[in-house]
Amino acid sequence: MTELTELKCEACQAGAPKISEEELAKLMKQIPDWSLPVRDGVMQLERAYDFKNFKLAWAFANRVAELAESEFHHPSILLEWGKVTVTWWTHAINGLHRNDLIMAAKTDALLDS
Ligand SMILES: C[C@H](O)[C@H](O)[C@H]1CNC2=NC(N)=NC(=O)C2=N1
Repeated sequence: MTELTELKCEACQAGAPKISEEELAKLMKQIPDWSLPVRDGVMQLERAYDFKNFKLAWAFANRVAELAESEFHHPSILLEWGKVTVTWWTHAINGLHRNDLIMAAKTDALLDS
């Protein structure tokens, strides 16, 4: 199975298909620390990262923002003292696209780099 971190986001327009339950279940195995909240009927991918202080959390939030811009696919980023909560979903389809799983895996990979 191709690693999500090796994939690139595809341009995503309204009308693009949401990820299937089957593919979601398969790919979630690569991002086990992420949860799947549903907010206002929109399924999202979410993970909270803990840090020793605000400055380290802030630096990580900046790297997530850089990553998002590089792929032109953008998350919600909540920056708090010692914590960053990242939430991915695809606005254009009000749900999850494979792009969101790719970006979640790439977000995790920032911790190793
Ligand atoms: C205009 C529209 O916002 C852009 O095409 C891109 C930007 N980044 C995006 N990010 C996310 N998460 N979903 C989108 O639908 C999306 N669309």
